[in-house]
Amino acid sequence: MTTPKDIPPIPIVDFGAFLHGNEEERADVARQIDDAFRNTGFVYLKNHGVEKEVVDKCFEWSKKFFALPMETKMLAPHPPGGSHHRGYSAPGVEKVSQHEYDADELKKLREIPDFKESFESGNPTDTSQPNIWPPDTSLPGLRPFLESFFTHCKTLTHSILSALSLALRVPSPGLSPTHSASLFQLRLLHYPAIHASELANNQTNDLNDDSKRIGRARRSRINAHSDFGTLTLLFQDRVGGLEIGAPDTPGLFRPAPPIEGTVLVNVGDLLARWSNDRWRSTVHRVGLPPAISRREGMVPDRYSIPFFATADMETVIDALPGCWDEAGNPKRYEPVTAWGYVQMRMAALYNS
Ligand SMILES: O=C(O)CCC(=O)C(=O)O
Ligand SMILES: [Fe+2]
Repeated sequence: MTTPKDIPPIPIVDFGAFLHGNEEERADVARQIDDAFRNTGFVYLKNHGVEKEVVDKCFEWSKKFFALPMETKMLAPHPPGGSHHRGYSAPGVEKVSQHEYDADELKKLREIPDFKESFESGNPTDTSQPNIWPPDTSLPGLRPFLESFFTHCKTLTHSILSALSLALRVPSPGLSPTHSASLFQLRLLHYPAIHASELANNQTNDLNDDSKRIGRARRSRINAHSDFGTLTLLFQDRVGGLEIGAPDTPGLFRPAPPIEGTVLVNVGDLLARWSNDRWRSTVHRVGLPPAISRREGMVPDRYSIPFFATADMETVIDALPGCWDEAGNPKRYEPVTAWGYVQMRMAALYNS
């Protein structure tokens, strides 16, 4: 029987060797990321160039923001529907879903709400989805900090895209020009403290049966889902509870614990498709941290900071070079624009 131990571990790659290394070192890092994306779809990057102090500061801002009274947070409300993905969402509003577009199925999924609140911001200069900020007086300094953190994440994303372009030998200028950042999204996430008995258990691997995992618990932190863009960067605090699915055994998960000084990077559905499934978009979820047993009482607050990247809306997603050939590995998907694809996924996220 497959057990969580059989799921390949997520490798830790020294990205400093790509950012500052010679040609050979850069090629080696690109190969390691390629391997990780082929095996698990996830990689930890250390020496990624976003200073620890900056990441710590972002967590501090996040804590300050979520500690504001609900009425203040609601001064920057996420608009209803999924087309303007900015601003504050109170606990219970968003429900992630895994390839689930059927209205009845979505309704069922929403009966066990994710217990989290979030604040989304995007490219400060983007006019298609303008940012929604609380008034400056509510939390002076939040906006300039998050705008600068967005830039750090954007820069790192472009460096990773360069590494991926190198791995696949995508002709110059590579993948970067398809990611002008208008659809990038910086998310602050807060999972409030909750009694362990109320939280869906991550520690049982109930094959194909989320209802057993959830048991009598009424809450999940974030249910199993895959990300729908190209790349996600994830900074997590020390609490833990994130798990990634086994590539070939649905329902089987292993922990993706926080590792000091690293950023966790994963492939989203659009990139998996673009790579003709060379790279995996792996399901992941957040529940009870491994160190906490159900009887133990309270599970502490958890904060995480994902940054979602996707390709510009007009980009045609057609199998990348190095990911297909006429002989044994034909293209598996019809070309689609990034915009068409994102719209389909966003519509499933919100009640509209
Ligand atoms: O909070 C986490 O660690 C994961 C968040 C996540 O997977 C998401 O927002 O898509
Ligand atoms: Fe995710």
